[in-house]
Amino acid sequence: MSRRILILAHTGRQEAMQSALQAIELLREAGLTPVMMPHDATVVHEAIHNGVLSADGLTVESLNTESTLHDVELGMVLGGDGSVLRAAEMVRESDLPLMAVNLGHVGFLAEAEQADLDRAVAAVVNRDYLVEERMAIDVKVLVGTHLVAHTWALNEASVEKSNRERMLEVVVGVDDRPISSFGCDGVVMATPTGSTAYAFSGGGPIVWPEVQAMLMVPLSAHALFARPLVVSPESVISVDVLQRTNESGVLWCDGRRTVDLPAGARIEVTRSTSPVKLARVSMTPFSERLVRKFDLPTEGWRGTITESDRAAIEARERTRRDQDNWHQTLANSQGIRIVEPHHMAPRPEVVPPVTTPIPVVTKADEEEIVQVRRPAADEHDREKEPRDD
Ligand SMILES: NC(=O)c1ccc[n+]([C@@H]2O[C@H](COP(=O)([O-])OP(=O)(O)OC[C@H]3O[C@@H](n4cnc5c(N)ncnc54)[C@H](O)[C@@H]3O)[C@@H](O)[C@H]2O)c1
Ligand SMILES: Nc1ncnc2c1ncn2[C@@H]1O[C@H](COP(=O)(O)OP(=O)(O)OP(=O)(O)O)[C@@H](O)[C@H]1O
Repeated sequence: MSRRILILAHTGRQEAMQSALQAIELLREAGLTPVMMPHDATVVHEAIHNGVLSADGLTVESLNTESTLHDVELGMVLGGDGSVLRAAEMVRESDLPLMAVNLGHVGFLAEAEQADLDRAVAAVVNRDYLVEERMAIDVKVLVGTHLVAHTWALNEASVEKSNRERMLEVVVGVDDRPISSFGCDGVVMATPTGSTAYAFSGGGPIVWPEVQAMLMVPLSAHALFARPLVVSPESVISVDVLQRTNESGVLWCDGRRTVDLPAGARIEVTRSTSPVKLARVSMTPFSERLVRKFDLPTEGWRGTITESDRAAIEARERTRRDQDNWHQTLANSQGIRIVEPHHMAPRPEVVPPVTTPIPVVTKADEEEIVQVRRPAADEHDREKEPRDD
């Protein structure tokens, strides 16, 4: 039986689809069978047909009609972190390992960059990869004693306020003991994988992937004690949405799976029994990935590193200096400050939410409103007159 590889490409990105075609070709040449989700295959077919992608055609097996997830050996993801989270959701019912090639912005979960696509495919063909297990969490929503939702997450479960103008009142707990209650924008319950994502933005610690732990990070808590917590993977962590302000909340898992939380809802998080499997080609330490992806300064390090490591660090520092200089030149020349280095490229399929403009009230409008509200002089006198009844 031929070895099957599932190709999961970001179909909103031309580059990702073109790389998917390249990977498919290389796999076929090596005698492997590429498989695609029917929807993804249709999009790629249409893009070829419309001349958006350059290829003679697309020869892949269709998942669920010609093969199932259980017939597939590995999933290759061509996209950014969002694509990995999407792929993990799609293959959740199986224990298929995923190997990601970064065609997104950050690509923290990716194993290879676009330039290494050939090498990544060769590693798949030669079975030259290791499978790393990433802890996932099991997420339950209870209203009273009724289980209203049951889901999971690779990065995090975030309990957030639904009304932007109100705080969410919560009490957080560990192992059926209350820890603290406060008003906040939300609470993030994350895995070590998610520690570099939303939890990181909330001031949580970075946890190395091989550590087994769960994090609880309050977001903008109006409280003197609102420190991030790191708890045992055997614990049950919980957030109760308090009824005292009658504010509802919303639960998001990996920014993909969501459920509304009425006041009084309880969210319980435990370690999942099914981890997510990520296939790794290079054994680059997590420290190095962290430094590279977050572009951390490491000048002055005197530890034991090889000459090639040192050359790579120096090259990275040179690039950073060039970029800094370039940003400075741009900033000086145009009087602007660059604030979003990772998201300068426009994102496909992102439609800004519809907003209603806030009416601007001018001084003249205000005076007019006061005039309308002020009772006319005779009305005022009439109000003062004693009433017959
Ligand atoms: N304020 C925040 O930081 C914030 C807010 C909402 C969601 N998120 C994150 O976005 C994730 C969904 O990702 P998406 O790509 O679909 O949405 P997206 O396109 O809005 O991207 C969110 C950002 O988070 C990064 N990211 C995702 N997982 C990561 C990880 N494990 N380590 C480091 N960075 C990571 C992505 O690279 C991207 O830059 C959620 O799981 C959540 O962690 C972050
Ligand atoms: N094939 C697809 N079809 C539709 N949407 C997709 C597809 N693949 C990914 N997405 C969605 O597109 C969004 C952006 O995904 P992508 O993987 O490019 O992440 P990114 O945010 O651009 O990169 P990074 O996460 O590395 O910064 C995510 O919400 C993801 O779920």
